Amino acid sequence: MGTAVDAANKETNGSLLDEKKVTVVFVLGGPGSGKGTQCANIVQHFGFTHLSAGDLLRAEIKSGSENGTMIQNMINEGKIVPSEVTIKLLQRAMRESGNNKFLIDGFPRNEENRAAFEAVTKIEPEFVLFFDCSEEEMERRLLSRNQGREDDNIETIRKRFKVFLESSLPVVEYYNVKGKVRKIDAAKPIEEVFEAVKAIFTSKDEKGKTKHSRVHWCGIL
Ligand SMILES: Nc1ncnc2c1ncn2[C@@H]1O[C@H](COP(=O)(O)OP(=O)(O)OP(=O)(O)O)[C@@H](O)[C@H]1O
Ligand SMILES: Nc1ccn([C@H]2C[C@H](O)[C@@H](COP(=O)(O)O)O2)c(=O)n1
Repeated sequence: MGTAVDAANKETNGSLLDEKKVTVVFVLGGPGSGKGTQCANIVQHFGFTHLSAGDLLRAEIKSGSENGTMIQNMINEGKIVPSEVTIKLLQRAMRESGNNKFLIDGFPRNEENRAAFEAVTKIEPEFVLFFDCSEEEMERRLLSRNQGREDDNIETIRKRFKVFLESSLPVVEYYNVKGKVRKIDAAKPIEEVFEAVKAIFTSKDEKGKTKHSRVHWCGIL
């Protein structure tokens, strides 16, 4: 049986967007920390294309794809869909966007996502925007989100929190060791959070590269 990397390479015939310089920012944080809300603001101000892995998976279910039932079951259990599926959707969306600057929201969610994405696309993120928020606040937000998401019920929310702590935070830590994590206090009001986000997107070093520094954990850890 082939790996996620084999399958995605077969689909795209090699690495993604070969000739273009592609900038990727991963947007991570617990369920309900405000990733999608802030990505919409970043798109307006900084010209990125926002790709939410969760939205792409939900669209795949709606499209009647052969993977739809499997994806639906995994989402209802708060589990992470195999990388092969999610990376194909991300690659397709990246190609179709015509852009070369991407906010990839809710991905990589675990070590398998991370390693497979880097192996397939050869893309390293410019940095990782990490929204730090307490579980109590995230739970409050999810329970009042009101977007008709089947997984916004208390039972699934608790499963999503567990997967976030066990599988997604280690990915954040992986990038933290590389000095790539930019942590935001996401418990503040939306406008204040965006002020902090803007400061990160406009902060450059003397070579014009976005500045990175290691962060020290607090909040949920
Ligand atoms: N800073 C904030 N303060 C209060 N409410 C917020 C804040 N940011 C987002 N919200 C609200 O919280 C809910 C969850 O936000 P959002 O959908 O952006 O989170 P998310 O991290 O993308 O969640 P998920 O990972 O589940 O998709 C939404 O109803 C949103 O309006
Ligand atoms: N990389 C990903 C991202 C999302 N999913 C699944 C599992 C999540 O609970 C669900 C909803 O994601 P969200 O919209 O909250 O970011 O989608 C996944 O399997 N892999």
